[in-house]
Amino acid sequence: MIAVENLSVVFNAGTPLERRALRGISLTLDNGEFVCVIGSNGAGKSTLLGAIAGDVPATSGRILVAGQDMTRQPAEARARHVARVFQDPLAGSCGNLSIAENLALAAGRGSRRGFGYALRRERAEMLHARIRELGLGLEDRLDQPMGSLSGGQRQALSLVMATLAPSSVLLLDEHTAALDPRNADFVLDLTRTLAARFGLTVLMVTHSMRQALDLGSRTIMLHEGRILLDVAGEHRSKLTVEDLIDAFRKARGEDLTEDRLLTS
Ligand SMILES: Nc1ncnc2c1ncn2[C@@H]1O[C@H](COP(=O)(O)OP(=O)(O)OP(=O)(O)O)[C@@H](O)[C@H]1O
Repeated sequence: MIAVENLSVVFNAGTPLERRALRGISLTLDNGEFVCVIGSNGAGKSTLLGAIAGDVPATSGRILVAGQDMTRQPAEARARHVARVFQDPLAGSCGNLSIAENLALAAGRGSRRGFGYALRRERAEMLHARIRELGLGLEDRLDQPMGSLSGGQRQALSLVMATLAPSSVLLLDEHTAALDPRNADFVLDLTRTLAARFGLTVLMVTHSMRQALDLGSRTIMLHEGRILLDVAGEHRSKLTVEDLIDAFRKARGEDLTEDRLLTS
């Protein structure tokens, strides 16, 4: 379970550039819950994920992961609990290392055991099987550099890597947004499959309202650093994209045609 309690993040506090990105967010994710997060540009979605991962310091409030207060812990200390896939396919892996080496590092994420352990035979066989399952033929290219893969292949591998070692929460920050529609669908299907297979707790940021209603079991809408909407169960199943647009328009009270939330 992860809990965010009254979390606020202020950038450049006390300067003319001060920006209150999160304004007292409280949120609990039960184990195995798959939550989609939508919101306007600058709503605070990436900041929320960054704060949970430890990349963005909390100004006030608390972040509890698996019962432990992680608010002041650096990102490295949270690595065992928090896995993350970014929008940029290049961000989650090392292009100069081979696919096998990237996988080995990911499998040992958050553990004190070294590279040698991670590359041991049975582990290598498990990794091989996980890659074969993707159906992309990458199991025959394990010695090639990660940088030689396409964006879609790399993002699919990033997702597999994020789910190799057990974690308390998987953070997905618009992880299909940089892909073409076919690759985006492939990675989304993979997301669904891996989440169901391993009972993952997922917090997924998306700009697609359709995805936000179709994927997972709960939808949260952020606006100007606050939670505007938090729906699950029957209420969510009856919601339409138009309902979300209405909620969003009411919050903004202005013309939204330029916002990426409405144009994607
Ligand atoms: N490192 C930073 N320094 C200063 N301000 C920041 C920083 N990161 C984010 N912000 C500001 O905080 C607010 C929230 O940004 P954030 O990136 O979390 O929004 P978002 O909902 O992910 O937006 P988008 O959908 O446009 O990516 C924005 O006003 C942004 O400009």
